[in-house]
Amino acid sequence: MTALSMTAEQSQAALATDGDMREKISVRNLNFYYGGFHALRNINLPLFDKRVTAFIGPSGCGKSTLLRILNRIYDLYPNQRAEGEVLLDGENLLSPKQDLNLLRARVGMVFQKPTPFPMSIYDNVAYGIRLYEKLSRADMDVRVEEALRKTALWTEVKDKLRQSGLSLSGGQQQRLCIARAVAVRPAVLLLDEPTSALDPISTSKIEELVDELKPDYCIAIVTHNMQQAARVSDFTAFMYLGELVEYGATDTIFTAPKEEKTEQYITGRFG
Ligand SMILES: Nc1ncnc2c1ncn2[C@@H]1O[C@H](COP(=O)(O)OP(=O)(O)OP(=O)(O)O)[C@@H](O)[C@H]1O
Repeated sequence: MTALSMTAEQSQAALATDGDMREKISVRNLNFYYGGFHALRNINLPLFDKRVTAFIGPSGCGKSTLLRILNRIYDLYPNQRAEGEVLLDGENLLSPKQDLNLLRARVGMVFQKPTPFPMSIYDNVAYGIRLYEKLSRADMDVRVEEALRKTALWTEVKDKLRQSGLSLSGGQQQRLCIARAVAVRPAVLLLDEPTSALDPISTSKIEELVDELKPDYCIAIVTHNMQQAARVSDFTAFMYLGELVEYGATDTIFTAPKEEKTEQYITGRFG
C-alpha cells in the first residue's frame, strides 16, 4: 500500500468514526528543494482541526522542512522552492498571491529554543497583536491576559508583566513564546521540537498545554521523542529520507505499524 492511498484510507476511517473531524490543511504532491537538493518527495498528508499531528523520523528526514513550508518561512531564504499544493481551508498557501503576513497570523510557529524578544513579558505577547490589529490599551490588556491564561502562565507572571521576558525560566520562556503565537488567534500552531531544550517538568507542562490548546487549533509538532509523540498526538506521520513512509492514527502507528521501516524506527532499531 502506498503512503498516498494509506493517507486517504486513514483519513476516511477517521472521518467515519468522528464527525467532529475536519481537514484543516491538505498537503498534496508536495516536493521541496534546497537549491538542487530534493529534500521532500511527493508528500501527501491531511492535518485535522482540533487534533495534534506528530512528525517523527530520524535526523535529516525532512520533518522541520515540512513544518517550515506550512507557514512559508522558507520564503525568507533564497533558492528554497516548494512545488505542489498545501491547502489551508481549501486555499493554496503556496500560491504566489498568498499574503504572507496574513498567512503568518493564521499559522503560528514555536521553535526549538525559547526565543522571547528582549522586551517585557507584556510586550512579548502584545507584539504580534500590534502587527495586525489596532487595539485600545484596555482591549490589549484583555488580549494579553487571555493569551497568558491559555498558556497557563498568567498566575506565574501577572505581578511582573513589565519584567523582561528573558528573566523567566526556560520552560516559562517557551510558554511565553506559545502565548505570543496564540495571542494573534491563529488557526494552526506549528511546534518544532518545542521541548528539546527543556527539563522534564517544563516538558510535561508544555505537553499538558498542547492538550489544553487542542480544542481550539490544528496543531503539528515535530519531535524526536517517541513517548512524547505517543502522549500528545492523535495522528503520526513517519518520515524517512524526504518521504512520508507511513501516516495514521498514533495508536496504530505505535502498536501496529504497516511498514517495516516504521516498526524499526519506533522500536529504536535505527535513528
Ligand atoms: N538550508 C538548507 N540547505 C540545504 N539543505 C538543507 C537545509 N536545511 C536542511 N537541509 C537538508 O534537508 C534535509 C531535511 O532537513 P530537516 O532539517 O528538514 O530534517 P529534520 O528531519 O527536521 O532533521 P532534525 O531532526 O535533525 O532536525 C536534510 O538532508 C538537510 O541536510
